[in-house]
Amino acid sequence: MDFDSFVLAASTADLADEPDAREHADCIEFRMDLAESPLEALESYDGELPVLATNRADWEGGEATDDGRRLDELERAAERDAVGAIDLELETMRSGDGERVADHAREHGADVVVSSHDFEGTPGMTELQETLRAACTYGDVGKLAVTAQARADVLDLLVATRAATAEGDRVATMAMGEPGRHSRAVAPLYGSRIGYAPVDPAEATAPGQYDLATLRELIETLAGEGDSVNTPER
Ligand SMILES: O=C1C[C@@](O)(C(=O)O)C[C@@H](O)[C@@H]1O
Repeated sequence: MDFDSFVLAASTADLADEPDAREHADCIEFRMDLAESPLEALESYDGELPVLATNRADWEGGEATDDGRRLDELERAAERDAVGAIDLELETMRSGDGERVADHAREHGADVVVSSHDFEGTPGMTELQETLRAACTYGDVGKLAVTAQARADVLDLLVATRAATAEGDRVATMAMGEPGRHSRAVAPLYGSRIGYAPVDPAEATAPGQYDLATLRELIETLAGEGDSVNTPER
């Protein structure tokens, strides 16, 4: 998947949503942990959008309870041509369990997004930067989702996003929760490479998400005509 410029991912547990996502999304984030038979669904997938496969562990906000099984499933998923990238948690990489999955994915031409989530709050600047840096050492993109308790929590996240991007790291950032909602539209202007939005707002995969069409429009409006959202130096 090409993460050199911004990628808008339509998050879903149902790949049958793809035709509805096509107009606004660049890829489908398939939340395998929320799906009934994820590997079968991938096998019969014939959509146009590439898939970013996520099989989120219950200890990181997802619903997959068996770590061995979910990583095996991710490995199988990465073998499919339609899968352009997989998501692995920073903790999974740090524990050593994720390495074989990441290697296998890359052998099959899939990129690796290494992600970290804070469901309680927004860490201070040093920790934000350290987490992003660590995620980028393992992943083609280092992703950090924090929770904003107040709107101003987003400020540090934006600074960290811009700093990482200026250093040449590819990062994706967002602040979950209502006070952090605007980060989803603004962070791409400071270098964030991936945005997540549900096709159907009733099926949000994280607190504070905009629906897909709204997020696309907000980002394009803010970036302005002829501008790329990934030119944070502007
Ligand atoms: O990690 C992320 C980011 C996310 O949590 C968000 O806040 O948009 C949504 C998840 O589906 C995705 O896997």
